[in-house]
Amino acid sequence: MALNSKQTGIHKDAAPTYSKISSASLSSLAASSPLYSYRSAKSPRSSPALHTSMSVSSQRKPRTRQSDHAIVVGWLEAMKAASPPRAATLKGANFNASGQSVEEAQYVDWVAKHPSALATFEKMVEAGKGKQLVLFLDYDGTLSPIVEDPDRAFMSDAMRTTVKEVATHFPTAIISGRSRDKVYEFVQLAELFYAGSHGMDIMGPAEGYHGVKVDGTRGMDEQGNEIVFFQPASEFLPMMNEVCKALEQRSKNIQGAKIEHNKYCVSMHFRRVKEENWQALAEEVQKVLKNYPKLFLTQGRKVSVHPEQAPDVHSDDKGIGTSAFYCMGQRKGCGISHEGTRAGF
Ligand SMILES: O=P(O)(O)OC[C@H]1O[C@H](O[C@H]2O[C@H](CO)[C@@H](O)[C@H](O)[C@H]2O)[C@H](O)[C@@H](O)[C@@H]1O
Repeated sequence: MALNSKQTGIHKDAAPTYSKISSASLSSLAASSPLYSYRSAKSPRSSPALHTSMSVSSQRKPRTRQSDHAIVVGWLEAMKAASPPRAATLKGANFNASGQSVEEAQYVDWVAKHPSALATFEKMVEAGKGKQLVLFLDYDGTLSPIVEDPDRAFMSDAMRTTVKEVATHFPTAIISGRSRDKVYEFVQLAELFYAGSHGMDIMGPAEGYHGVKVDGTRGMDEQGNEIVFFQPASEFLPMMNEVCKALEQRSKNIQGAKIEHNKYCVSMHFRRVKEENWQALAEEVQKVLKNYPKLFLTQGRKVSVHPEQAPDVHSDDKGIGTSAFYCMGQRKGCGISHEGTRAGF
């Protein structure tokens, strides 16, 4: 379904098409090592998805009735599956006829379905001809390395310079599960579009950029730049504040548990929690979640869904990058998604 600007919060005036952009600028993006550098950190094989995130949800898909225990076990299994293979797992692995472990085969299959944008660069250039290209970037694990403390996931100056340069050629957006403010604090580039809280908090420069604008409320950011923002889930903020407090209370005795308030979603970080305590923590999260039927829980790389008032973001296993294309009304382009440098044609 193609979405209109009311649904997405973003619209296009007269954005440049590929023909107006030199292919040299695309090549320089490909050659730009900083954008490439954290690719492996987010692949399903090497990226531990050690957080769980709660977002506001639409009620369109009724939850299946499961016992709390079954729900918690399901989360834990999904988190473990998204974590790096451990020696113990590999030791007991089953191998197929080609001598590949099941996990290895799954990885190869995943890579085939999500080709590297750099390895298929010529195809990307070809596919982009005559089209407007919009660049969507994830933050964690793409622009910054994955680190233990989410508050210290800093972007290097080299990366900032590269993104700034790329943004002179294409409208560029950063989409993250984090709060928009936090991503902006890390990135500090006023010319970009930012979609925080998995797209529930979108902001862009008031005058637009490369003909792309955000439809929404005009305002000023903390640096005094004129901006337009679109916050379709703003009425849920009091609920998210309440949930954050409840989670803090429930997890305070579990060493290593960390809550991150991402404005319209909340992340519970498991990374520093001993694995033997994961179940206890997941049970505490489930106790809180039960009181909020409008909230939806995702693990690791899953894209969250939104309240009925919010944009109908396309959510599938291809991740945020794909959703971003839908957000732009299916004007397909070159995407560097949260899975790393992956092509979208
Ligand atoms: O959906 P995303 O934009 O990919 O955001 C997912 C989460 O990213 C951040 O957590 C991840 O990076 C942290 C810093 O490197 C790391 O400590 C954590 O284990 C990772 O899961 C962010 O802190 C979360 O709020 C996001 O939900």
